[in-house]
Amino acid sequence: MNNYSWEQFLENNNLGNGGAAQVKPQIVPAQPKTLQHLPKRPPVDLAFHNLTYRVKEGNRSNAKTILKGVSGRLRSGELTAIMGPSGAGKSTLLNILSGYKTSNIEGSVTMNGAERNLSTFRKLSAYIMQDNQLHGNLTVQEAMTVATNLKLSKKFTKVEKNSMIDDILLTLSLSEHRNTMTRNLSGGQKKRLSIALELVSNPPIMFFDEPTSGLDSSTCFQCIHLLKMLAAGGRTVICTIHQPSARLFEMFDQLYTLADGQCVYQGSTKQLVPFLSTLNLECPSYHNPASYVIEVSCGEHGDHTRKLVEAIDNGKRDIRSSADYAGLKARNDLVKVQNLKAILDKNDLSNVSGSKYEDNLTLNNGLLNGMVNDIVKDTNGLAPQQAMVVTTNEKGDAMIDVDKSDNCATALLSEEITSPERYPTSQFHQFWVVLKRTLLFSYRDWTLMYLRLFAHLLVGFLIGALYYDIGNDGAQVLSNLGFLFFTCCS
Ligand SMILES: Nc1ncnc2c1ncn2[C@@H]1O[C@H](COP(=O)(O)OP(=O)(O)OP(=O)(O)O)[C@@H](O)[C@H]1O
Repeated sequence: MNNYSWEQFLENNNLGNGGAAQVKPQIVPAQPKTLQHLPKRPPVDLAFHNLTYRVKEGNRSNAKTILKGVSGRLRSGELTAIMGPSGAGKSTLLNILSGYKTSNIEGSVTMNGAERNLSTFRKLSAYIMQDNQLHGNLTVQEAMTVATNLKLSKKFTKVEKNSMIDDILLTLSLSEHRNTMTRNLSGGQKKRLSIALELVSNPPIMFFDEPTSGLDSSTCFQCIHLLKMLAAGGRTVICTIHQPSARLFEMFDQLYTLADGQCVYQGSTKQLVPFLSTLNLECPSYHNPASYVIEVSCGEHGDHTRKLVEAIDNGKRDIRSSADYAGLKARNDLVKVQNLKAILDKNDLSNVSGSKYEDNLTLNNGLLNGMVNDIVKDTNGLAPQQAMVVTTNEKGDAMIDVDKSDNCATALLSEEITSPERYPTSQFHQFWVVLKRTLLFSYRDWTLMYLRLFAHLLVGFLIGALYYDIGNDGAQVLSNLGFLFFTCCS
């Protein structure tokens, strides 16, 4: 080993007195977490019009209406929360929108302005359930490999698939847990892995049924932050949620609130409080707006459901900015002044009470009609700024282009999405992937392995003992048959 003095070291590395000026510290910026390697997908706007869902209860003639003619619009690039009291119909709406429920439904669901094709829609969407459906005996890396092998077509090479896995795990902060068994992950990590498994096919529409249930407040925040990030990437992210904290609530872009199967608010989360205020529903300044709107929907502040449903036209209206309810506010102010004047003039008091709500509403609606976004009209065709043409490049990836012409509602989707094939891989390939996975489960689950081995040996021994030494006796044909039968069965 060389005798190497400290002075020599400084000199060699230009760190001595003379070299100090030459030292250039290099600051390497942290790489932003991105999902660059995923297959390209077109953004999808979803709209539903006059959705009614009925179920038959007990007696066949008795039908229960769960959703009562609701409309709404879910845009790409936005994180939308579906909220409402328990039993309001949130899960039902989510199941219908995600294509899980398809019968007993009236009304329509459109995708980028065109009638929804369920088979195409299923390829473009992902539904992440409340309870994480993970295989506990696989590591994170193995679960992701199985997902890429099942969900991606054969045109993706192994290297490309691995890049995708690395990309997703890095983005979802799961890289350091890639060798951990999924059963050992924490609640938040399991939720992130469920999302990671779905992200493999990069679905532009993602549904989440109560993604924050069972998570502590900090993990809830991380989870919603992740959903927000996915939405910021151009995806349409929709989730049902039970009374989020004020901090979580303001992370959502859009809110869709249901009460008794009807829409009581649709619009920006920021506009909720001022909108309610125009209807004389004042959210106390110290109160969480999310809790307040649930309380109002539950009827804790009086019965305002009808007023809200009519003001928002059961979801046909969308409160995006203060301009969308300016007319309502002006009208309410005017009515307040009129009421005050009527009292001062000591006019007939019945007029005052009569004009309180029902009369106002007709006038308000008249003003609102001209001022708020009419989503039903909008979704009949694509608005020019939202119109997209999706073409495929030579690799078959979808390329998105913005078309300013009016007539482009029939956007082209990538070959993979529009192909009549239900799955991107062949049935034989799927069988092979699932078989390998099952063998890995059996290998890892020793209790099951030992039990099976023991059971096979025991049954073999019993059958062997029962039919011992009968093979050469011609009079024992039936016993031979019985032996063959039991051997085949076991
Ligand atoms: N198949 C069905 N038969 C009878 N009633 C049903 C059926 N499906 C849903 N419901 C009823 O419809 C209503 C809405 O159910 P849904 O699960 O959509 O409510 P939710 O808003 O998601 O409630 P929670 O927040 O408690 O999960 C409930 O009253 C439920 O009992």
